[in-house]
Amino acid sequence: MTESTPVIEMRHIIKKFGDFAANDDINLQVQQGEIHALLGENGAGKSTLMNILTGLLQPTSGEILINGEKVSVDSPSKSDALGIGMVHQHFMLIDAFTVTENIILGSEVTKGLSLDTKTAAKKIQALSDQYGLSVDPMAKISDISVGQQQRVEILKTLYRGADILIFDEPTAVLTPQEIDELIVIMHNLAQEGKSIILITHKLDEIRAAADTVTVIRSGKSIDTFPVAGVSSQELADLMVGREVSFKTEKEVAQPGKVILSINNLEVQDARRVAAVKNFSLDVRAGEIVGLAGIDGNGQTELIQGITGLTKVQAGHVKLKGEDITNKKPRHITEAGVGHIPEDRLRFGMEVEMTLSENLSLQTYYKQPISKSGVLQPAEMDKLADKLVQEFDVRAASIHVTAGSMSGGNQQKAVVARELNRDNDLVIAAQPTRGLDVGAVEYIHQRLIAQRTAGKAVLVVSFELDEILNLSDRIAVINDGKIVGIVDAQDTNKQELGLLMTGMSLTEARAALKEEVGS
Ligand SMILES: Nc1ncnc2c1ncn2[C@@H]1O[C@H](COP(=O)(O)OP(=O)(O)OP(=O)(O)O)[C@@H](O)[C@H]1O
Repeated sequence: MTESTPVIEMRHIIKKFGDFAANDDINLQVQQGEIHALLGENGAGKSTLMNILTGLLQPTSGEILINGEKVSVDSPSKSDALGIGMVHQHFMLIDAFTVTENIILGSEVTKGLSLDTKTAAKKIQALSDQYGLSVDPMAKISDISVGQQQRVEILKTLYRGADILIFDEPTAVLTPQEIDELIVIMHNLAQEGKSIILITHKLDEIRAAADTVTVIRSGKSIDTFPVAGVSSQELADLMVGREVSFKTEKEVAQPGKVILSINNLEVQDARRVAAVKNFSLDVRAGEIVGLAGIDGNGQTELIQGITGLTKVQAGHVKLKGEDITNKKPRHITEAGVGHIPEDRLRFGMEVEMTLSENLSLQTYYKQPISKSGVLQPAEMDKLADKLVQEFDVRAASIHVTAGSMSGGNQQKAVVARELNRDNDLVIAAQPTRGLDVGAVEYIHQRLIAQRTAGKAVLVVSFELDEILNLSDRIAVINDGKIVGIVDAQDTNKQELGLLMTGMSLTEARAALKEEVGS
């Protein structure tokens, strides 16, 4: 192997599903110690390519070389053995176990008949020191922050000897402070000789973290170039193939009467522990209220409580004055609530059903989709054709199963269905999760159009750029309670990041003043 032999080389990768080529002659070269970003629109073929590298899918044709040697990655365990590790977007950790127990799960060291957690903990401590991944090996997962849980995921791959790490949308659930820390960790890993493939739609993060970027469009690798000196705007335009705007223009809000009124709400989580505590918030017609918070601070339970998916223990939810507390989800939908759920696969769609069927999920029992109780497939397809066109949902046809669509296009389909109904209130939870910048721009425009049309909009998001771009007012949730409500134009990412950790507004403003002063 010469110095310039890539650690990974994927040559002429083609992956077909039926007649459709999800990867259509992709070439990718990653050097040792490099952070290499993969950039591409929703459905461009990034996940397919990584599924091939991690042995989950077999290519129709093409070659993979690791350190110059041709290999066949015919299973995930083979990929593991070749030193390829995946840091998943959704953590796969067991809450009740310690950091060490989670890391050694599946690759246990035994001493006699018992697990040798002491030796493992030592090794984990050494890895954590070497790469700057500070986390207590003996802490329980349920007691550590989201950012620390991600470090455990990284340590898991290092413990198994990975030299090539794939990060799939790693910053989706992190605070701005944690994102900065993760970028430092990635640089440490690269400096110590690890190679990183970074999949993200966040262009600023590519610029902060990556050395090189490969752009994929419609299954083809169209360019690879160094990141230095390239602007986010250039990256966006190149990826989408047109000019993209990051900031959605909106008129000054003219809030009307209260549409959603939440009073002293209490909702428990699945373990019957109060997750939403004494929570009160109003959302008016013609305004967008953003709810910012770190994942797991009661947002999920709050939305489930409002939309009738979970029973509320105390307090009230009113829609235009009607008490809808603990009413059935169908009743709440009919009363005028649109819901873009955070977990599209659990609450947003039926993966076995077709795209067309999914687009009628909330209206299939009504005219014109049903006539005298009989489903009208032609009407269903007519609606699907309209929405697919309008929201640029990309799939081979409206009759493919939703499960076979790319994550971003599934999301666009759910958003299309929910915004197409005539609602008074739209609850949008992580509405642009996994979407490319072009699609984000479009969804933001559509949410703002809802506001212009006089609807109330509640946006729940981990993305502070999104919250700041969309909202008129921002409420911050921590440990199930509101820690502050601020006007969007009077705040910024850093301040929101501090509030999200539980600081009061006064404390956060004092801390930021001190930072500027020092
Ligand atoms: N099992 C499958 N059967 C049929 N089509 C598939 C299958 N898996 C993926 N595809 C199609 O391949 C294309 C590429 O999907 P892929 O998930 O690789 O895109 P992506 O770039 O990762 O997108 P995103 O940014 O939305 O996650 C999509 O059009 C998708 O519908």
